[in-house]
Amino acid sequence: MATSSSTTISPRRHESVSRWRSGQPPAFALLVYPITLLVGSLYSAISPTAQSQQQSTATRPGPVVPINYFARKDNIFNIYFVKVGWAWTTLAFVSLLFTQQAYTHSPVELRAKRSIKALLRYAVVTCAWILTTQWFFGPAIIDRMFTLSGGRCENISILADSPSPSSSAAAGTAHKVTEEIKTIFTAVACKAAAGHWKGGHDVSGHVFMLVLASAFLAVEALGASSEECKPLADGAKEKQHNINTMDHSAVADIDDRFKVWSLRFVWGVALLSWWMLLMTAIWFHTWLEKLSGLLIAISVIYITYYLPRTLTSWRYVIGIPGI
Ligand SMILES: CCCCCCCC/C=C\CCCCCCCC(=O)SCCNC(=O)CCNC(=O)[C@H](O)C(C)(C)COP(=O)(O)O
Ligand SMILES: Nc1ncnc2c1ncn2[C@@H]1O[C@H](COP(=O)(O)O)[C@@H](OP(=O)(O)O)[C@H]1O
Repeated sequence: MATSSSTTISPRRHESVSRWRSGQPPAFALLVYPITLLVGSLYSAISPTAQSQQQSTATRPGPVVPINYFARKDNIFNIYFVKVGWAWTTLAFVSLLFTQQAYTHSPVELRAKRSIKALLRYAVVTCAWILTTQWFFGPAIIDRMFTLSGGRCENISILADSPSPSSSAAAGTAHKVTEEIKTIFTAVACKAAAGHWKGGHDVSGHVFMLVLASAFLAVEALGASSEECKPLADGAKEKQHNINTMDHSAVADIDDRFKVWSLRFVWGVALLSWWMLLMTAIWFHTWLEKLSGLLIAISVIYITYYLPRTLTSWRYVIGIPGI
């Protein structure tokens, strides 16, 4: 027997639905990331293909030919998408700014306010990306975490190739230089010197960047295309129909096409990021290294998009997408 309680929506569910409508995904939506990492790690633990890949990496010396295309570091998506991932993220974000109603068809003051706040959010996530993976007043945060946890650059070819010192003073200097190089090296510099980045906690830069980029684009796209921005859009369309001139409807048509294609592009970048995250979860790193990459990215997303919902002073500065 159907009861009225089965058809009424609870206040919590109602709040959650209206949050989605206004372009603000609830915090539980972020669960998609730990679930993805969990599924990937489980698959790598139980799949015979992933198992044999790990065994050959551990037992055979030298480079191993990967069994799966996505287990190759030189796979086309890794080289042209992830390795230049922030450029794709920036391009996708800029396309939102130039095409979505929230930024193009609202009253001038509102448009300026929304655009500046969106740029500020971009600045926050970009700074987080730079500090974590590229430069933190020297080596990036993930490189510093690696060396602080006991990691170092081993088997550096430039040191092995250097002539053996003849005097004890030269030996002392060479030893000092070796130690300095071992401690100040970044992962990139270590690999460039054909060394092995070994021994420490190697936070996954891929997990960090892919989670940060996809969550950033998803929340920005939901906000920019939310219901709250739509009444203006519908109003603008109606006005254009009323004017009924060929020129105006042609312009509106082009606008609409850019709007749709920009959203497709943004969701495409976000989805490909999610797919590469799954591939990283299956083929690379230990689960703890993936977890630490995830935690840093989720903290940045929380500070940029969830904290402003409760902290008014922060919301005043950074805003909320689509509002
Ligand atoms: C009113 C406010 C105005 C704000 C204006 C914004 C201010 C932002 C602050 C500074 C600006 C910096 C410039 C931003 C550059 C944007 C363009 C680019 O992104 S070009 C760089 C392309 N490179 C990448 O995308 C590299 C991505 N790859 C990585 O980060 C790493 O390879 C990895 C972390 C994915 C993996 O590491 P690996 O060691 O395994 O390779
Ligand atoms: N999804 C993926 N596809 C291909 N290679 C990946 C990958 N995820 C991680 N890697 C590779 O695994 C290594 C560690 O990545 P990270 O620490 O950024 O997570 C990097 O190797 P290289 O630095 O030799 O290219 C990176 O390219």
